[in-house]
Amino acid sequence: MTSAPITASSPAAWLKQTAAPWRRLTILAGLLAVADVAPAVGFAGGLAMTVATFGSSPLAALPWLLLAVFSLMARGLIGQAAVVVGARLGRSIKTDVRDRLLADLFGRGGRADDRLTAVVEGVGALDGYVSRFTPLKMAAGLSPLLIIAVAAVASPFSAGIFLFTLLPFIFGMILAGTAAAGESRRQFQALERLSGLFVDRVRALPAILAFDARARTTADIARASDELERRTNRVMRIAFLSSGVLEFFSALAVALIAVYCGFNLLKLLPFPAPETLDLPRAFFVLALAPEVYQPLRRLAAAYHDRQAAESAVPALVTPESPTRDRHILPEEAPAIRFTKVAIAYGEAAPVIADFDLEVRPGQIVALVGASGSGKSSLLHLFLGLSPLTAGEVEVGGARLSEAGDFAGQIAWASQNPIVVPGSLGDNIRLADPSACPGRILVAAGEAGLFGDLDRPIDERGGGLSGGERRRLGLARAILKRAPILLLDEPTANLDPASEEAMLDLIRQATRGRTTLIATHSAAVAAMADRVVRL
Ligand SMILES: Nc1ncnc2c1ncn2[C@@H]1O[C@H](COP(=O)(O)OP(=O)(O)OP(=O)(O)O)[C@@H](O)[C@H]1O
Repeated sequence: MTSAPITASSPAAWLKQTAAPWRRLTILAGLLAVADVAPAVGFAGGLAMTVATFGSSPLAALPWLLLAVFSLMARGLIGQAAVVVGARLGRSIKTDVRDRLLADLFGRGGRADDRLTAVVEGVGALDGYVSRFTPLKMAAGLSPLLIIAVAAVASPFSAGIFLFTLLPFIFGMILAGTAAAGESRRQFQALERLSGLFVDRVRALPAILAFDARARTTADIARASDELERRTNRVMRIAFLSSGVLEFFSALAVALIAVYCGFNLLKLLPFPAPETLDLPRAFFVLALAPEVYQPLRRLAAAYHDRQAAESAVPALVTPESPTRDRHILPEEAPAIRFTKVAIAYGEAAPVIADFDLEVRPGQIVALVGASGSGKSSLLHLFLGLSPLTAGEVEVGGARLSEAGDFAGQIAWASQNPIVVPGSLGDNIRLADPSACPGRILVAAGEAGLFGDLDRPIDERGGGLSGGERRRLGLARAILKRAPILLLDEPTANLDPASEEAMLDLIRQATRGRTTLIATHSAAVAAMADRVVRL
C-alpha cells in the first residue's frame, strides 16, 4: 500500500497522516490493548471470590480459581496478539515511508549523506510509535475509566479515590513528556550529525590521508559522538526520573486504596464510613487498583517512542516533488530554449543571470568562457544538480520547472566521471544497465577505449589514466540512447594528438542528438555549429 506524498504542518499531523492508510490495523491494535481490561477484571474477580469462598468450601472456590487462571492465560494471548498486530503495523508503515524516501532520494539524484540517518534511524523510530505508543494511547484513554467503572460497582468510594489519584498521575505524565520532547529532538539531531559526519569523512578518506588529517578527523568524530552520548544521557535521565515519579504516584494510590479497604473492613475508618465493604468486594477493588494505573504506566514507558518518532519527522518529510513525466520528451533530438535563466547557489550572487539561448534540434553548441563563468552549472541544470533560480529551460516544449530534471533523456559525460569498484565494462554499463556485452564493447570502441573490458578498477579510478577516464564518460554517453548529449570539458588535459582523435569520436557521438559542450578548447569550439560565450 502506498500513501500520497506527505506534507503536514506538525510532526504529530504528519505521523497521523502517514498511519492513515492503516487505520483499521491501528484500531485493532488499540482494541487489543483495551481488551486487556476484561481478563484483568476476570482475574481480580476470580481471585477475590477464591479468597472469600476457600475458607468455607474449597470446592466452591475451584471455579473462581479457574476463572483467575484462564483470565491470566487470556491476558497472555491478548498481549501476544497485540504484539503481532503492532509488529505488522510497524513493518507496513516503515516499508512505505522508506520506499518513499528512497524514491525521493534517487529521483532527485542528490547526495545521500544527509538522508542516510532519515532512511535508517528515522524510519526505525516510527516502529515504536505505531506499534506501541498509538495502541497504548488508546488504552490509556479508555482502560482506566473502564476499570474504575467496574470498581464502582463493588465500591463507589474506592472508584472516587481512583479518579482523584489519576489527576496527579496525568499531570506528572504531561510534565515529563514536555521535558523530554526538546531533549529527544536534540538527541536525534546529534545522531544525524554524527552519522552525516562519519559518511562524509569516509568518503573523503583519500584526502584525509593525503593531508595527514587523521588526528583532526578522529577528534571531530569523537566530539560528535561525545555530544550524542551527552544528549542520550539527558534523555535517559528524564525518562528514569519521570518513570520514578509515576511509579511513586501509582504505589501511593494503591496504598491509599489498601488502607481504605482494610480500615473499612475492620470498621476503623476515622470518618463515617460511606459504604460497608465485605471481604470479596474489598479484595476485588484492591486487586483492580494496580490495573487502573497500569495502562498509564505503560504509556509513560512508551512515551519515548513518541518523542523519538516526532523528532525524526522533519528528516522524513519528503518535499512534494513536482510531477515528473519521464516520457514527455521526443525520441528525436529536441530543441532547447533557455529564457532569462538564472542560477544562484544559496545566498551567493547568481553565477548565471538573464541567460537566453535557442538551440535547434540536432545542433551542437559550445559554451565557452573563463573558469567559473557557469558553463558546467548550465549543463547541471538538466540533471537537477544546479538550481534553476529564475527563468525557464524548455526541452522539446517540456519545462524544466515542472519536470524537475531531464536526467532520463540526457547522455552525460562530466568533467570527472564517477567510477565505481568493478570492471571497466561494469563502469560503462552504469549508463544503461540493460545493455548487452556487445553494445558495451561497441560503445567502448567508439569512445576509443580498447583492451580488456574485464580489467578491474577501484573506486578512485585506479587502473585508468586521466584520458581513459574521459573516454569512460564518453563511452557511457554513447551507450545511453538519449536525444540530448551534454559534454563537460571532454578534451581537458589531452595532448593535441589525443584531442584530435577525441574530436572525431565526439563528432560521431553527437550524431542525431542536440548537444551542449562546455569547453575551454578552441578545437572543440571550432567543431560546434555555434559558439556561445559566457
Ligand atoms: N554546487 C555548488 N555550490 C556552490 N557553488 C557552486 C557549485 N557549483 C558551482 N559553483 C560555483 O559556481 C561558479 C561557476 O561554476 P561552474 O563550474 O559552473 O563554472 P565553469 O565555467 O564550468 O568553470 P570551469 O571552466 O572551471 O569548469 C563557480 O564560482 C563555482 O564555485
